[in-house]
Amino acid sequence: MSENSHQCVIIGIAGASASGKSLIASTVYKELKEKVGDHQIGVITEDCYYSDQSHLTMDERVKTNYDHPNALDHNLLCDHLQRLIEGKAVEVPQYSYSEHTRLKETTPMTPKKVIILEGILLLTDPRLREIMHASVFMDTPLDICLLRRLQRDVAERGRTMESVLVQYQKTVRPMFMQFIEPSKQYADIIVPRGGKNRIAIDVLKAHIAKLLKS
Ligand SMILES: Nc1ncnc2c1ncn2[C@@H]1O[C@H](COP(=O)(O)OP(=O)(O)O)[C@@H](O)[C@H]1O
Ligand SMILES: Nc1ccn([C@@H]2O[C@H](COP(=O)(O)O)[C@@H](O)[C@H]2O)c(=O)n1
Repeated sequence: MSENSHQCVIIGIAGASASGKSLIASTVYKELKEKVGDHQIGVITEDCYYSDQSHLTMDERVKTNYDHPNALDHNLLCDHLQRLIEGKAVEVPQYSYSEHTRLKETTPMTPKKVIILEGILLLTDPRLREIMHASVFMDTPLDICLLRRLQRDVAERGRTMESVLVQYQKTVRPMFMQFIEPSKQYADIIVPRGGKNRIAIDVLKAHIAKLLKS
């Protein structure tokens, strides 16, 4: 890195639930790690910053609208990103989808040259948009997202098929229309088809490499 190069490049990846954000983030992470060094790149998932709900009963937690910006603690996320930019380590919260709240454990994160941020509502927050050096919107068709979410949430997040479908109609789709889809206008790169789009992965890797040098 030259003296003027960015000390910490932050790339945001937004889009609908199950649009492929995690997949593309982990692919770029794995492939860039070899170039910038194992300890110089990290991924932060917005989901880790869902608000703590340990003070609520399980019945109350189930009723939360997890697709509304108010469900997330973006203050803490912004604070953590600012600390990482300043070269300080942070403790990233761990989140349980089955308990609908934070775990007691946290994951330590040291400052990085590259941070890939991924989450549904990232581009709705002007503070996060300001902090990002580039942003991506995963533009996967909603019917494909629903199919993938159904499979993933039943297999990995302790959901029943019925609960996924009820939640989808009640909050996931309406909040996508109200908040997530309109935030697409703020993205620098729109990625069609999902997390395996090879050209999009290569474009992102090349752009990050350029930012690190500029
Ligand atoms: N292009 C793709 N082709 C096939 N499966 C995909 C593709 N993109 C994502 N998936 C799968 O769809 C599911 C949801 O993707 P994920 O990356 O977890 O979405 P998100 O992080 O946006 O919620 C995962 O099981 C993932 O492996
Ligand atoms: N307790 C929770 C918290 C979040 N969700 C859903 O997760 C989705 C966001 O995560 P992705 O990995 O799918 O982007 C979001 O659509 C929430 O509905 C949940 O079901 N329960």
